[in-house]
Amino acid sequence: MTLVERLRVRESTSAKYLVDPGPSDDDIHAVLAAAVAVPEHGAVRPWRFLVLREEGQRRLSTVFVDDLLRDQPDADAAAIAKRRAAPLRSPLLIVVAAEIRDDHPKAPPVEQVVSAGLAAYVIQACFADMGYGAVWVTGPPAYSDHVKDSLGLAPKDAIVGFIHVGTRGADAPPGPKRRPDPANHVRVWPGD
Ligand SMILES: Cc1cc2nc3c(=O)[nH]c(=O)nc-3n(C[C@H](O)[C@H](O)[C@H](O)COP(=O)(O)O)c2cc1C
Repeated sequence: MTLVERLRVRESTSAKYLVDPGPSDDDIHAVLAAAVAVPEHGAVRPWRFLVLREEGQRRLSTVFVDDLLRDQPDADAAAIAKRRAAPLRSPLLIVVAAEIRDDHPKAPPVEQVVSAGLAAYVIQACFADMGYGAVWVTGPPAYSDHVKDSLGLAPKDAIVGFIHVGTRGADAPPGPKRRPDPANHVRVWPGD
């Protein structure tokens, strides 16, 4: 499959369909080597990748619940269970963050976040190319200073995504998805 075809048919696999086996250490290394080849401005290299498997996912689960209860002390049992389960839903979880330099003369923070977003997409697309399923999620924990601090990040840093990765389970919906017609998103400027 060419790169264009690979990207055209890439699609997310909901974390509930991601099962063992997850990617090997060699797979992860190869994918992250591609991720650090994304464009970035000013040699800031803002990307931070936190690789979590069982123990890391369990600890993040505890952090997620703490975070919910700080924000909503009256959260009900269902909300707590949902938040607790969130990081545990796949064999591998990669947190993609941008460690922001806010004093760079040429590369403002938004460009650093964009570059980290590119890295998140490369990670997802490369795992797809290896035959794995993956999905990029955020939600309130991505914007929580408590979660950032627990992961060794500062409040000014950005968690751009939690990338769940695993083998697509037998019950995962088969693709391909219908995609928008690119013509609806394009115009030649200035046109006629
Ligand atoms: C920055 C970002 C954050 C996202 N956060 C969530 C999320 O929290 N929950 C979710 O179900 N999908 C989230 N998505 C969407 C999924 O990753 C996915 O793209 C979407 O379900 C469409 O599926 P597709 O990738 O196959 O087109 C997010 C996507 C992006 C780019």
